[in-house]
Amino acid sequence: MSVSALSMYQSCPPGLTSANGTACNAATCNSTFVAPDARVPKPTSDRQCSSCDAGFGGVNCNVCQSAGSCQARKSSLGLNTPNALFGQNETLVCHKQPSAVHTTYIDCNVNQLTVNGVYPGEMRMTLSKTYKPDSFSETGLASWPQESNTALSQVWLNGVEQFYCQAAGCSAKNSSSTLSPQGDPVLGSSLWTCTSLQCYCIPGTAMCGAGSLDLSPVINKLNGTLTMPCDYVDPNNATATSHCAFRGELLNNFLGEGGLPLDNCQFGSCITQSDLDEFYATGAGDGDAQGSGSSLSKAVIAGLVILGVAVAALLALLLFGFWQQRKARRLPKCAGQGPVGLQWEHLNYTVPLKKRFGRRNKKVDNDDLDEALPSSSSHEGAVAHLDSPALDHHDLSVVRNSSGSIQPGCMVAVLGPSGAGKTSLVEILAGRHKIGRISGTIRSIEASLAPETGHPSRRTIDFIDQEDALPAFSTVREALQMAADLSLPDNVLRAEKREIVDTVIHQLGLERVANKRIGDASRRGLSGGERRRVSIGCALVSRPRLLIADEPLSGLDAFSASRVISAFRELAAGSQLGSTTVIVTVHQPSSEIFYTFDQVLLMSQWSVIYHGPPADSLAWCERQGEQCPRGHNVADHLLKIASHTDGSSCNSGGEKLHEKRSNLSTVGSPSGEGSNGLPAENPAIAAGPAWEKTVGGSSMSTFMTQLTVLSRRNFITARRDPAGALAHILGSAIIGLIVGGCFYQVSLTIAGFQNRVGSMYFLFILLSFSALSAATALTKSRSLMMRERANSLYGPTAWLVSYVAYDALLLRVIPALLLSTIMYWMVGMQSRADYFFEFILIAILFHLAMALYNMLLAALIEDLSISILFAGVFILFNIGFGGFLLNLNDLRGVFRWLQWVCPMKYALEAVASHELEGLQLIDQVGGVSISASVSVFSGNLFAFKPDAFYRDLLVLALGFVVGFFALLVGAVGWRMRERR
Ligand SMILES: Nc1ncnc2c1ncn2[C@@H]1O[C@H](COP(=O)(O)OP(=O)(O)OP(=O)(O)O)[C@@H](O)[C@H]1O
Repeated sequence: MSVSALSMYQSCPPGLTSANGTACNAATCNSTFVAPDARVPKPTSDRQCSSCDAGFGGVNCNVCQSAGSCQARKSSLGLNTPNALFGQNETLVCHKQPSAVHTTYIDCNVNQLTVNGVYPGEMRMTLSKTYKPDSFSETGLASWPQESNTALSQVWLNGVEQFYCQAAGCSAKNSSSTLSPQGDPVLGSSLWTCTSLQCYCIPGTAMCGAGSLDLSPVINKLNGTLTMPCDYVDPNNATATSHCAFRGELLNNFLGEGGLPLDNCQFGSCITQSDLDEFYATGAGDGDAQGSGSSLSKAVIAGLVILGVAVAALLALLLFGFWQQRKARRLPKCAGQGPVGLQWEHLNYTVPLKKRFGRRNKKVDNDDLDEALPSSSSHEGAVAHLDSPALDHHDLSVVRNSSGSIQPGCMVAVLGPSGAGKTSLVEILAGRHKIGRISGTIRSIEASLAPETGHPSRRTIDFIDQEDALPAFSTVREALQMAADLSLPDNVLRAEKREIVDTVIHQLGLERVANKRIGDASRRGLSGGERRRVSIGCALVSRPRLLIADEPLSGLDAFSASRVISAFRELAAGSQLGSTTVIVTVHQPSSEIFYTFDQVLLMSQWSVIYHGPPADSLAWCERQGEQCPRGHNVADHLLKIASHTDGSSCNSGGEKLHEKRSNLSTVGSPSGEGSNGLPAENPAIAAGPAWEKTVGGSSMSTFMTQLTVLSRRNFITARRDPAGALAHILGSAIIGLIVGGCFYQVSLTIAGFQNRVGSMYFLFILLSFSALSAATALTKSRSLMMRERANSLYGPTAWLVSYVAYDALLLRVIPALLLSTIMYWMVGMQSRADYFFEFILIAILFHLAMALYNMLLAALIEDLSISILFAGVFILFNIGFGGFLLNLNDLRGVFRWLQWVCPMKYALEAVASHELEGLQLIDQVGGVSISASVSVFSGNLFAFKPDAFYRDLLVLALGFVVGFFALLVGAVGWRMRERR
């Protein structure tokens, strides 16, 4: 007798015997009570047993048929006689469900279109599942050296065994999903899962060599995990049959995710009534109660872990923020900080007129200047030490060798004709980032030595720009309140801030428009003059130690202008927060306004030609031989002189004028100063190592305050201008319905497969295009952010976090959620809750990744048209390398690598791994019915890995979303700062 190839077939299991030199390969017509040696083989000429033992059925007669058949058989065999071995009360019953209390036998019809087509005839599979061995002494059932938790199976074609399999390490769990077609009573199923599957193809049989297709290479290689789901049968229906499946990894690759589908299954096992009662009472037996809780999929766990880490990080950030805010609110108020004056020496500013190839337009900061330009050295000497600050014919000198000083608490006007260099000078003094080259030194002059409290109580400098940049959707009061919240320290109470805002509104005469929206060029709100006053108000509420205002009076009527000047005067005079040094550039001040200033600084053609009190200016005019006619506005006369000295007059008498300038620039030091312009009376001089850094330093408010204020403003904007959010949300719902309609309920044909794949592809392309709005939205908010950041109202991180949170929630998460949900159900994707939620998660992550990429572009590139161009190229790259258009397996060299930086590849692979899983196509090709598993060819078609969902999710979340966000933080910090 030949020995079986599988260890569990050494001694024949019930229903099998050895005949004709084969090992356990012959079916018997005996019941499970007959020992292997006594079994009679079915004649090979018969397709099936002409008669099984009474009460038993199936290919090899080991499936009991009715409740009493086991006991009847036992009695007929005389096993019921009371003796030492058999208990009197042990009645055997037939358990007709797939769950194994001891060993259960199953007999099914194999129903697989392709297999049945290739091997015509009656194909059946017999299976036995053993939870624990039967005890012969209790039941009289034949025993064999079977092991607990094992499974055996045989496949029969026309009554001839073709191949058989064994598996060990089996466990069972109940499941609510069934294999039966819809409409059948749903009773759930028993899922039997085993490890170490082994199969053996019997040589010479139709399936293993003798037929048209030899399956031996496949069958002999079957290994790994075996899963056998079987539906429970309706206990009220004696003739009911059910469905099962035989699934293994290799088998599924060959036949599709459904494995070998089995129908018309009957189950039967003889067990004692007491075992059955115990089984139903305790759920013992094959462990139907075991593992009834479904485990979470890896992807859900991964998503939860990522979400958990993100939420924990966010919470930690928030907690730290709250703690910092609380600490800042409790700090004692520091009242001792007085105004800050300025002293500057040999200040030069040049801008390149032409970009020089291969030479960076390096900005020389004051660190360099201090090293290269000791304050005692002459201007010419200094130039020689600097990184080419010297003028060449490509440079335009905008500020020339300017020196001067402004005492703390003074109110100074910078006068001069248009183009004289006023803006450039005050911007440099205010520490704004300039694109040209600056040389010279700037020092701050402290009015008093403030007691060291460890924290600043007032911001050093505030700068009012020549052009207004205000939040269009905020009201005047909201804008001022926001400026107060951000520019005053957290330890100033909210009520105090409100009081300051009210005072400023009153000072600037803005009561009438206090609750009016500011508006912008496309949505008119305030008039130009009103907007100007709001800009001034935003600076006034912060009560800085030095206020520099560039053309604050332009566009104002005389009355409004004098109101603004009075407000500046009040600021300079001081409040309980201390007084302020005010520097203002003005074009044509009225006489009244002119004399309000403590000092006037007159500029002509990029140099300061007069610096002194307004009252001394008349005498100075006389000294220049340009006496001011009686009744004339002195300011106008000064401007006339300044205008004469530039342009043509300069050309005609350049030498003389230069001499004049040299003399004039030291004229008129304010009282208390020495002739060198330095303060005479021991004020502290803080030598600023880098002026820009000193004055453009950190914000006064804490990160949490900045975040709250900015988020509130975003929320107000979204409420008052809902068009953007509505367009995204409604748009995605409508597009979802249209696309869902086009791909409605895809079928399982080849065309349906094309549509299923197409719908996924379409979804991600739609999301890519929808993410373009991230670039335009960021570009729109760019100028206001850069202006406010330059004024140190907040840091780039607070702005970015509030901006991304607003954009992500309203414009990415909700639309992606809507679009993918509508499409998922309309297209008819897998109706599994875990797959649905994972699909949505991938859609949201992809949308976020694309949006962050577009924001990154907009942050790096100021020109929107260029950002959109690059965004479009990236979409094209995604479409190409996503995996549906180009076959990624066929790409060569470096192009093959590109797929790893393509977010759409990961998104498509992740959703396809679920949506194509177990998909069995049934169609007609040239009149021939075909049935094919998508998994057989999807790997070749798309180069997608079927089990890559977990990896794809992590790459999308951590690589692209977190990665792009990190790059965006860097890009905003580096690129979204003002440079003039
Ligand atoms: N970055 C720059 N590139 C080219 N030219 C510049 C640059 N900055 C300033 N200038 C030039 O320097 C000169 C002085 O400019 P600035 O804006 O300082 O003058 P202004 O006195 O403030 O004029 P206005 O009163 O008209 O505002 C102008 O001719 C201006 O065109």
